[in-house]
Parts: sequence; C-alpha cells; structure tokens
Amino acid sequence: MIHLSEVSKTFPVHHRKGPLRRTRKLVTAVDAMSFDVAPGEFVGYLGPNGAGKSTTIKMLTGILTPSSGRIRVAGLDPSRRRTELALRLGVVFGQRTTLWWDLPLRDSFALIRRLYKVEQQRFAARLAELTELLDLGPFLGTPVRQLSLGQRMRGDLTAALLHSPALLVLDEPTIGLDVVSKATVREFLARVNAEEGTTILLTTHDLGDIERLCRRVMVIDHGRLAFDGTLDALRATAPADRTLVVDLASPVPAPALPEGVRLVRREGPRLWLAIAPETNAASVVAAVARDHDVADIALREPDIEDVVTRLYRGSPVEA
Ligand SMILES: Nc1ncnc2c1ncn2[C@@H]1O[C@H](COP(=O)(O)OP(=O)(O)OP(=O)(O)O)[C@@H](O)[C@H]1O
Repeated sequence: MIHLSEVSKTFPVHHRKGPLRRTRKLVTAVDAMSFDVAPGEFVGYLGPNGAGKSTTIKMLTGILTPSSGRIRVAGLDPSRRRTELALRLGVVFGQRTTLWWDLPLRDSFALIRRLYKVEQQRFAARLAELTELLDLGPFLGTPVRQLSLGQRMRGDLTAALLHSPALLVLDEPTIGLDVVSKATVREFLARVNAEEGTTILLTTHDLGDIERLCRRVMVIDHGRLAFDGTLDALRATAPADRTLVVDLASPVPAPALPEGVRLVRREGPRLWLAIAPETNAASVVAAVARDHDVADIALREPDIEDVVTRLYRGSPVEA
C-alpha cells in the first residue's frame, strides 16, 4: 500500500547575518528513508518534535515532492497523481479541519460527496453507517464552528472515510480530546481497520493510541527510522526500569535498598523504587519484604512512554 525507497526531503533555510548578508543552509527533514506498509496494516508513526513525521505524511499525500528517492502509495506516485490518489486516500489532521467552518456538517459531507463523485445511494448508506458508529446524529445540522473538538474530530473522520478509501493517514487525531472522546475515536479506528481492512498510518504523540491500536510501530528520529517492529519488540529493545511501590507499615528515615535499586520518590510511608532492567524483580521484592515492615507492595512494568523516551535519547536501534 505504501512503498518508500531511499526517500529524502531537504528544505533551504535562509539566515540573516547583518543587514545585507544572508546565508542559505539545507535542512534534511527526511533522510534516505525506506519502508513498506502492506494492505490492512495499522502502523503507528512516532517521533519527537521536528523528527520528520509531518514531512513524510506530506510526501505520502502528494503535498510535497521528495528531493530524492521513490514513493508509491496505492501504486501511484503521490505528487504526480494527486487527484487520482485522493480517491483512494483519506487524511485527517487533528490540528485543523478539512470541513467548511460555516456549513452544517451535513452540507460539508454533501460537498465532499460531489468532490469524490460518490454515487448518491452509496453515499447515503455510508453516511448513515458512519453517523451511527460515531454518534454524529445530533450534530449533523450544526455548523462546524459550533462543534466541540471531539465532535469536530468525529466529523473529520467521517469526511475522510465517506469515499471508503483504502488508506487512511491520521496526524494526531486524538490531540486535545478528553478520555471519552479518545476512546470513541480509538474504538472506531480499530473497527475500520479490522472490518473494512483499511490500511491506517497513525502519527501521534499519544502512546495510548499506539498501545491500543498499532501492531507495528515505526519510530523516526532526525529523519531516519530509529525502530520498526512490534510494540513488544520496542519494549524489549529499549529496556526501562520497572517500579516497585512499597508502603511501609511504619516510615523509616533511610531504608536499606538491595543492589540495582534506586529510591526515586517518597511520600510518608510510600516509597517508589526503580529496579534496573538487568536486576531480578522477585529477589528485590523478597529483600525489601525481609528488611522492612511492609504493609503493601506493587510492581509496575515500565510503560511505553519510558521506553520511547529512552529511544528518543539513545542511538538508533534495529528490531
Ligand atoms: N517548509 C519548511 N521549511 C524549512 N524547514 C522545514 C519545513 N518543514 C519542515 N522543516 C524542518 O524539517 C524538520 C522536520 O519537520 P517535521 O514538521 O516533518 O517534523 P515532525 O516530526 O512532524 O514534528 P512535530 O512532532 O513537531 O510535528 C524540522 O527540522 C523542521 O524545522
């Protein structure tokens, strides 16, 4: 569905050096990137700010032309066959809407139907289906500018999927949404992927999105792929500390700690201990229970945020 081979994108950047002098420098946003995404995959595309995610998406959707390398999306060269590609592609940007600000949602959808030349009966059935899945019924007559962020996002998702594209590209679709709206959007995307077989590329800083949805994760850093594999492989590649939360029956000023363990926080009788990846957690639990009067104890696995933080700071790794 997506094929990138040695794709680079550079931008000229001008700096003023005094009133008359200007220097020109090239910034490499995407650096000889290669990857393939097969039909039906749900792929998370992660990376720190400025890593090159938006630039990749703009090249995939034909908004930007690569400086070098080869891109094919649904068999087409995106920047040369943009109109044709639009019929097979849905795009959602969380930070801005593709809907008409002053029009009721229903009218925006009708315009989109014409743009994509969706046959009237098919459109009506598809809109009814999406409206029900995203619970949009009460808002179809509301102008977009009066919608909440969560309602608008559901409208944008509907707009992107009205023509049943084979590929859906999402840029931060859950940004700014509350937990309930996030859950609705995630559930909907999981369903679209599983039931319709839509290929989905999801860019997000929200690792909850990735954990809930993506079987495969690509991490980009400085325009290059730093990781490409499953979420489990990502966890294993950048091992992070586990946390032992200990409630002491009575607080002690300086608790004795086994080797490979650091005290990271304390609040009254509660201690948070970081256990290094190579240290055996069971023996730490046993040692803490032996040396202290313990009221309660809980072990937390590293969350994916810790793993990704390490990956962003570290050197490139491979799955
Ligand atoms: N039009 C442009 N002109 C000059 N430099 C650009 C342009 N667009 C992007 N860049 C630079 O390319 C690099 C990658 O930017 P990009 O927007 O792709 O990152 P990103 O991963 O999407 O970041 P974020 O998470 O902040 O959205 C950055 O250094 C950015 O400053």
